[in-house]
Order: sequence, then C-alpha cells, then structure tokens
Amino acid sequence: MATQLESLQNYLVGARWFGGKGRGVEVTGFRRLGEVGSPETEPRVAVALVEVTYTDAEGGSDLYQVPLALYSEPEGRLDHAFVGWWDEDGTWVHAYDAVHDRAAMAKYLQTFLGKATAEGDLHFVSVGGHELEPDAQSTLFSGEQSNSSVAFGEDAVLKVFRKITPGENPDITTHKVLTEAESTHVAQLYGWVESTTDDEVLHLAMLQQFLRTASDGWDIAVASVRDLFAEADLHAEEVGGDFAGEAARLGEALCEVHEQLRESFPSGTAPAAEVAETMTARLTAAVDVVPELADHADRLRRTFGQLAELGELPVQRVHGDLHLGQTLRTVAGWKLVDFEGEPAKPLAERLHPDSPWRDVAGMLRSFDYAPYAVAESSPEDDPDVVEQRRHRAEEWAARNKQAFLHAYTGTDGLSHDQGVLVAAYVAEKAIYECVYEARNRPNWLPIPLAAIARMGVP
Ligand SMILES: Nc1ncnc2c1ncn2[C@@H]1O[C@H](COP(=O)(O)OP(=O)(O)O)[C@@H](O)[C@H]1O
Ligand SMILES: O=P(O)(O)O[C@H]1O[C@H](CO)[C@@H](O[C@H]2O[C@H](CO)[C@@H](O)[C@H](O)[C@H]2O)[C@H](O)[C@H]1O
Repeated sequence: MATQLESLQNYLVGARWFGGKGRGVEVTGFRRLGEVGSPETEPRVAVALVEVTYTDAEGGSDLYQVPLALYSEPEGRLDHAFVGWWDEDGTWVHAYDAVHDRAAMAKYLQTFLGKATAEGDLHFVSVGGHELEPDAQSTLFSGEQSNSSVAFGEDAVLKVFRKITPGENPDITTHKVLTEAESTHVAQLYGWVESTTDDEVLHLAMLQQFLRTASDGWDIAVASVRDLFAEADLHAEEVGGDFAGEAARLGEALCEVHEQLRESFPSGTAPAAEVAETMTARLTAAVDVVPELADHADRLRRTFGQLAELGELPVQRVHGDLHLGQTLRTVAGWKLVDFEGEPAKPLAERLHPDSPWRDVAGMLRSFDYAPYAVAESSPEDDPDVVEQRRHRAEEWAARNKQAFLHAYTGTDGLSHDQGVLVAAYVAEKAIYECVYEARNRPNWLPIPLAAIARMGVP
C-alpha cells in the first residue's frame, strides 16, 4: 500500500492546479495544520500542507494545500477525488480532496458562521458584516484554475489556495482594501482562513461575494470573434457581437481600480533601467525553455533598452496577471478577479509595487489572443478563408485595444513614453506567455510566438 507521501505525490502531479508540471518532483513532507468543524462527525476535515521538492536542475521546493475529507468507509461518489488511505490513530480511513465533498465544505460554511469551530492552528476571519446563507450547498467550479473555488449556492465563493507561500496573499489584501473603498469593480470580501508558521501568516482560503450574473470576459470576447468570422464580409463594428463598447468599459474599470489601489497601498517610483534589466533577464531564461524565442531576442532586447532610457517609472499595487479570463461582466458592470499576481513569480516579488502598465499590457495581449485562439481552434484549409480571418483577427484586436486604451488613458493616442512602456510590457507578457504555453498548452505556443514575430521596436 502506498505511503501517505506517495499517495499525496500521485494525487498532486495529476491535479490541474499543480504548478510543477513537467518538472521532477518528490513529496518530502506533510503537515496537518488543523481540523475544520467537529472531529466527532464524519467526515473529519483535516487541512494538510504538503512539501514538494523539485528534483530537476532548478531545484527548490513549494508548499501545497490539500484539505482532506476523511471517511471510515469508502465514499464511491468521491472516487474521482480519492487521495489515499490514511492511518488515523491506528484506524485506516479513506482520504478525499475535501473541495469535492459537500459534507466537508458544509463544515467550512458552518465555521464561518460561527456554528462550528476550527481546531489546531486554523483561524476563520469574517469581515464586512454579510450574513451568509447557512444552508447553501457547495459546488466546485470546473475549469482550468490555479486554485480551487467552491460556490456556496449563489451567495458566496470560497477560493481554496493551492500553492501556499508564507506571508500575505495579495488576493485577500487587495480585495480587502478595494472592498473597504467600496469599489464597484470587485466581488466583496467576506472573510478568509489563515494559519501561522514561524510567526508568518499563511493565507489558506478567501471567501467572497458570489457574482450571480457573471459572464467570463474571455468567453464574451471569443463569442464576438466567432460572430465576426461567421460574417466574413463584415467589419467588427458591423456585426452583432462587437466588443469595442465592452473593451472601453474595461478600460474605465481598470483606471478606477488603479486609482483606488494607488491611494490605498504604498506607491513610488522604480528606476526604468532596473525594470528593463529584469525583463531582459526573464527573456534570457525564457529562451532556455522556448528556443524559438532566440530568433527575436535581439529585437526584444532593443525594446527593453528603450524602456531603460525612461528614468523613473511610477509604481503601485497592481493586479499583476490581468487578462480577459480575469474579468467578469455582470449587470452591474465589469468586475476584476484574482489579484494573486503572476503565478510564476515568488510572492515577495508579487507584493512589490509595480507599473500599472503591466495590467494594461496584460489586457492588450488578451485582445490579441482572442481572435488567434479562435482561428487556432477552428482550422481552415481554404487559403482565402485563412487570409480573410487573419485580416479580421488583426482588425478585431486593433479595434478593441484602441477602445480599451482610449478609455484607460482618457486620450486619443499614447505619448512617446507611454508607447515605449506599452511596447516593453506587452513584449514581456508575450515572452511569459510563450513559457506558460510551452509548459501548459503547447498547441497554443504559436499564438504568443507569432505575436512576438509581428512586434516591431517602438
Ligand atoms: N466572486 C466570484 N463570483 C463568481 N464567479 C467567480 C468569482 N470569482 C471568480 N469567479 C470565477 O472563478 C474562476 C476562477 O477564479 P480565479 O480567481 O481566477 O481563480 P484561480 O486563481 O484558480 O485562477 C474565474 O475565472 C471566474 O469565472
Ligand atoms: O488565470 P491564471 O492566473 O491561471 O493565468 C494563467 O493562465 C492564463 C490562461 O488560462 C494565461 O493567459 C493566457 O491565455 C488567455 C486565454 O486562455 C489569454 O486571454 C491571455 O491573454 C494569455 O496571457 C495567463 O497568462 C497565465 O498567467
């Protein structure tokens, strides 16, 4: 029978949210932080922290959270979430990933409501005075996510963080500040779960308002592109699903969020030369993962070289990994989600004040992605149709980028410095995407690679 560590390793490497895919890994440690709800009633819900050590040349280690629902008898309905058998005080129990189990998640809800307690080093914090619906049933969100989100009815969402880094989680602290500032562009924060280790906080989960009427920004954009491709003779502004109005509203929303973040978190300036140096170093590292980037490296370095000339850059708290998939359209306007920053960066770096142009560039890249992703997923042999689509894709991307930028800046064009900033941050994001796609969705690697090939130097 597999040991606890072997079982956890097998489960982890197959999980969508595991960020160490493609690397040599070994589970080297396991710590139980505490239990959610009463240990008297099944399932017992144990929150485990798993240490993963990388055995490849890069080395290092990470901590992953796996909340476990422990049952004395097998639960067939949870077979897909089976982690392993556990020896609990001399009794063998069946351990399942708790986010898949309504009975286990009900214990989380009851603990937030103060009707159950958390044992060990686990603390449930509630803020904002929202009255949670006590009988709401949990549903795990499906989809490609870095964490696991569970909706409680249509009332609240609990996001269980998977990769845990000691220190504040910017998703919680940014939502807290924007909720206090009464921002209309985020879901309100209702609470969180934390623990402490070596005097440092571990943020384990975040509870927030469920956005009932939300449609994913990426899905709306993709539908708009499909409309356009279906009407080959028409321009973007002539087809039903034109996105430019939404792109402009997204620009306004981001501008407001940036203003609020600037007022609420430390801000200042950073030497452009240092920022450019970091971008260049990331490019060098990316070429090792995606050798095709080497053909464009000189041009990209020149783009970063131009950034280096800009003196000091204003920096502040930003989103850090903004793209259309992090935006939700509701009847009350656009909401931005997931303020954790770029998953590949160490936490300390994600907490540093950064340039707001990073978020702007993230959205611009997403406007570029949408039409090419639609083309990629609907291959076409007829060269005339291919050419027509390429033309339409460029038109769609340019139209939405312009609408977004116009609304964000409040001006018709970009100044010289803004142009240099946008070019550098867009290039850096596309390089990051090449690495991301190579590791996660190799079929999509051509999308950011082709975008880099199209980029000029400002
Ligand atoms: N407050 C919310 N209400 C409803 N849906 C949400 C809410 N927050 C996020 N989502 C949905 O859950 C998905 C995953 O959320 P996200 O914060 O991006 O998680 P992850 O860090 O796992 O990527 C989002 O794409 C969005 O569709
Ligand atoms: O949402 P995450 O924080 O997990 O972000 C990662 O995954 C994204 C893909 O799901 C990735 O975004 C890239 O693909 C999007 C389309 O799926 C596109 O809209 C984005 O512009 C593009 O960057 C993101 O980069 C990555 O960090």
